[in-house]
Amino acid sequence: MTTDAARAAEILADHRASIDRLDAILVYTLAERFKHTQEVGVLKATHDLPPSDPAREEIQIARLESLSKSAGLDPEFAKSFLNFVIEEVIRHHKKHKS
Ligand SMILES: C=C(O[C@@H]1C=C(C(=O)O)C=C[C@H]1O)C(=O)O
Repeated sequence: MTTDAARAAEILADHRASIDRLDAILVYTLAERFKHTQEVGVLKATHDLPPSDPAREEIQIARLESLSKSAGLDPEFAKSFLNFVIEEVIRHHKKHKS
């Protein structure tokens, strides 16, 4: 391997180590989020509240849009990611109800 190629391999390995650490943070963060939403699901089922709350979601989307802009993340991506997560949460809440 040339010195350049060896250096590139080193940089690639460093980036991948960071990516692996961040993926672990994402997984643990999501798991923590789902623990709270599961508790919310139990509360909603107990008190006969609807599984979804579109007004709350609207506030969250607006907040995430602003956070994404300051973080340098594509706000559209952040929005579809949050919607994807919320969809799963609501699916869980509906299960609590049945
Ligand atoms: C967790 C809740 O239930 C649903 C899921 C949400 C979420 O995952 O952030 C937000 C609103 C609700 O549609 C809630 O009402 O707070």
